[in-house]
Amino acid sequence: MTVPYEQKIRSQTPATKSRAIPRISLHDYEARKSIIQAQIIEAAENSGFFILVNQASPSVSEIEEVFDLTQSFFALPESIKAETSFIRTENAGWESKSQIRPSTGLPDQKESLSLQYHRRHSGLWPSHPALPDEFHPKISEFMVKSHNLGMQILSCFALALGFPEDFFSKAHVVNVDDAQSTLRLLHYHDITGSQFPPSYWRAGAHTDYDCLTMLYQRTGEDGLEICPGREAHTSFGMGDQWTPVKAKTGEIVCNIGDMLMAWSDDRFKSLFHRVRCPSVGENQRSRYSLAYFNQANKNVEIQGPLGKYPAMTAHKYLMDAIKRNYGQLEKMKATQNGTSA
Ligand SMILES: O=C(O)CCC(=O)C(=O)O
Ligand SMILES: [Fe+2]
Repeated sequence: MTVPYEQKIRSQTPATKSRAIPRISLHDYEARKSIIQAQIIEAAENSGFFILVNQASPSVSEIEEVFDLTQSFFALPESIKAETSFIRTENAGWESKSQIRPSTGLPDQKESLSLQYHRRHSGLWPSHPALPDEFHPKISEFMVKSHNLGMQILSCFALALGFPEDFFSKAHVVNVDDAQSTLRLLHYHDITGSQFPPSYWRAGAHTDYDCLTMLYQRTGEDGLEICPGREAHTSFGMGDQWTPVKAKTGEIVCNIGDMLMAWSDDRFKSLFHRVRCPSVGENQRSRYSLAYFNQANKNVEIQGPLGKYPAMTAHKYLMDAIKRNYGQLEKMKATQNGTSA
């Protein structure tokens, strides 16, 4: 059942439903390419979320290394982290408990650092001497490996849509000025002993604005939940039952973002997802995750093969998506105050 967004926000039902999330092994990719491609396309059409396992790159030890570096960044004093504070117009830098989701109207209980590959030598990346020497080279290398894998996945979608195989690679060039792909390092604070009211989330329900998100998690640090039931990339309809996704080190949880949903004329589904605050009695220690957002370059034109939506640049797409989402927040606040927006 699809429930209007405004009602959904109010009820914040804790109901969960176990659903099978497709698990796709990338083992022996070249020899098994056509099988893997078919599995990925089917997962994007029917599920929106899927889990990649057995990828050659990035390896489990490379992922673990990046988690260690992530922990060392977030362990720095706030005054040092604030030297590269978040700049909204650039989608770059560090923020703490400041991202307010339209679905909750409350700040996410997390801190994050957003980085773009082409800015690795700029002041938008932290460079304090207290950071490990490997921070820059290892994180940059990890971004390249995530990007390359992302392009492999996007090539399956290109073929399914009738575009050339390298169509999305040409749209996602990460070492030029108008690149938008972003790695977000995430730290959900240790909340041991605290019981948050049900309206508080580590990350409130949202969809991603990019083409393809690749999420790395660590075993034992659960909390991600997904919700099927969205028919159009512009809608706020979501189902009413959430499915937890178990975290496992080395696996990559992939989800379609709104940009690819639009680019595929709504064929590939971008779903709402959220991260819950664990209750007393559960693991309430810190949770870390790494989200790599494959997002087309600003000047790329987006239009699906069926032309369901007018063509627009990836930059305008993003600006419109932000306006739509935050307009939703204003509408919700006005409804709560008994006025109409
Ligand atoms: O940390 C997670 O599990 C999810 C993060 C997420 O959905 C996001 O940053 O968009
Ligand atoms: Fe997300």
